[in-house]
Amino acid sequence: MDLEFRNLRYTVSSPITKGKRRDVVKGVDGRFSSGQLVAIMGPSGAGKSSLLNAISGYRSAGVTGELLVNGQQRNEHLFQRSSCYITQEDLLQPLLTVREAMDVAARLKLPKGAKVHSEEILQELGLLEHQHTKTDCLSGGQKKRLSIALELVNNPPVFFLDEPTSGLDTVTTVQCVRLLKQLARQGRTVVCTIHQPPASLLELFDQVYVIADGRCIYQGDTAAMVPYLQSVGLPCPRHHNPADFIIELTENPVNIDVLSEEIMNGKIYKSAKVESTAEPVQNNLELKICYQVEDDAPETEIMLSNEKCTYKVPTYKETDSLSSASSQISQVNSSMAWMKVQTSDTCSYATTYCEQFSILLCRMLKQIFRNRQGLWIQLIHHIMCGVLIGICFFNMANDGTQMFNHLKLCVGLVIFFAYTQIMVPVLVYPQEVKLVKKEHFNRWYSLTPYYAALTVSKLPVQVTLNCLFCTIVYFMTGVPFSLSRFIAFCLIGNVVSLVAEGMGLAIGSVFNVRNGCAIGPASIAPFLGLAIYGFDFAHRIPLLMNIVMKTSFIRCGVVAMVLTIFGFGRTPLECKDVYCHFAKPDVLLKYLDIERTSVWFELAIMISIMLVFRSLCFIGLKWRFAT
Ligand SMILES: Nc1ncnc2c1ncn2[C@@H]1O[C@H](COP(=O)(O)OP(=O)(O)OP(=O)(O)O)[C@@H](O)[C@H]1O
Repeated sequence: MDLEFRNLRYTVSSPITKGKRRDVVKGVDGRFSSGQLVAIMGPSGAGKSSLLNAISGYRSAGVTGELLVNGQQRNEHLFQRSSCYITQEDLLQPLLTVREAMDVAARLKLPKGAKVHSEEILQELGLLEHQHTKTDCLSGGQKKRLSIALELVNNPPVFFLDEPTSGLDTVTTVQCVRLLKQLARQGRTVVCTIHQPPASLLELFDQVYVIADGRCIYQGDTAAMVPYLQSVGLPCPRHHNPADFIIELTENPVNIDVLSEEIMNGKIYKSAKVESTAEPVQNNLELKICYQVEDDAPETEIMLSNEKCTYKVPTYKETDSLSSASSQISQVNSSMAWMKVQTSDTCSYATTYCEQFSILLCRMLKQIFRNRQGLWIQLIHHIMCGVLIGICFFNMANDGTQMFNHLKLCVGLVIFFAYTQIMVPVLVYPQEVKLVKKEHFNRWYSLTPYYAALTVSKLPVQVTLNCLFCTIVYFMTGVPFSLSRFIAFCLIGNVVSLVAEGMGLAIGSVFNVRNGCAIGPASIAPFLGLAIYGFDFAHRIPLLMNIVMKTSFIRCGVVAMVLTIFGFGRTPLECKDVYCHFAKPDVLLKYLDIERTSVWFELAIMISIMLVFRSLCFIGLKWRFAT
């Protein structure tokens, strides 16, 4: 697939600049051909990742310009099925082995009955011997290769990689780039951003696209870069790495202007053979380069058609670049013949929504149950808190003199469920969103089955732990046993925890909260405030305020708790004093002004609030993925 972009612009506006818009990529042109390994280079902050995101479609908000595939306007959905994007961060599903991750990818990305080549891919990428290793135990290079392997499962013809070599040592970097070259040689278009590669690495790329200050300052064959710089009067010194040199040139804004004008912001392609231009350009050097490769000569002399250069650049034989430096990555002529590049002519997913749901649910459950440490911590947390609350209010539930302690217990229980469940998604979910965005963008699955699986997968552990906590508290505090009361007690605990979790997910899906510790309690605080104010029933409150207070799920939870403990035909409490005003449960309910509501009504309000939060989370994810 040949990719082309014209007048591509990426504009951002940030709240810091008070909504002022800024062009990060400034109307650049360019084209990347199939079978080529392309490097997008440039100084830090030049706009490399922004350009890659815009070309790949990974970012669409603020992007304008024409994007073409094989000379035709591209259909974004179809293009996404034919391309894949590998992020700079190694986003892999934790707690799965390499083989399991491959199997999940194959089940999601290939239609039923299609031949799966997981083993061959792992073999080719040198991961077969690590197939039973968990993904979080892999080295940086292995993680990068696994990220590529997962996308190779359905063999897309276009690969986008954001800084695939970042964090890798020299040897692993070379291995990684050789692998990419191997993929390109099979007919794929492989485009990656790279940060100032050494000369030996630069030579492995077929094409280079250099960007500085959002503008294209060079586009063309790698071998044509040095002559191009020479042609504009900026000769690369002898023995100087051309990649370093061109980036050093960008320190001077005048050089950026000169180079960008010369290359017409990407309209011109500098070829090592014959130069071609999208639009005819006058006064442009016609570059023709011929190599004189000598076995023993470390350098190549470059000849221009209209002048002879005197400087030399190091030579790397084409065959060398694909050969054996790595024992882990096999030869280009090896068994990868089966890996025919596939194009997709359908926008739909490879599997049905039902299949996606069941595959994702299995994956999530497996990850939850493998997280032994997390499960133990949660179990101990629930038992410890249950026992501590039980000790504080031990056998108090039937004491008619302890009205305020009864209310404290109810508020305490609801706060426990709320805080326990809101913190985890606020802190952890933003990281998962990045991974899901990558998988969703690469058309592994749709958002709906993912979200359904996410909701269902958490239930077994959450419900079990909540019920365990409720049982401990219920029996230690001495609430008189009745099956319906006990069921309602557990139900309220679970619903409050689901509302809080929904709230945490909604926050985590929209914001990449760095200081999540603060935002969790902060988000609960208004609800708590409303709950406390809502209990000042001594005087009647206006209708509007009453409605606002009803939106406090903590208040609903506390009311439902009180109604459960003191309702369900509760007999009068014991009175050890001369007179106990609140010994009769009805008096307490009347005093709190909650005798006209019911547990089921409060539960219904909480379920509605939960649905609102969960819908917000879904909309938040959709919005994040669409931009
Ligand atoms: N969403 C955004 N909001 C505000 N500024 C942005 C946004 N995205 C990118 N930028 C800015 O655009 C510029 C280019 O960013 P980009 O990440 O593309 O650079 P880069 O060339 O990939 O840098 P590096 O090599 O350091 O990763 C930077 O100045 C960055 O701050």
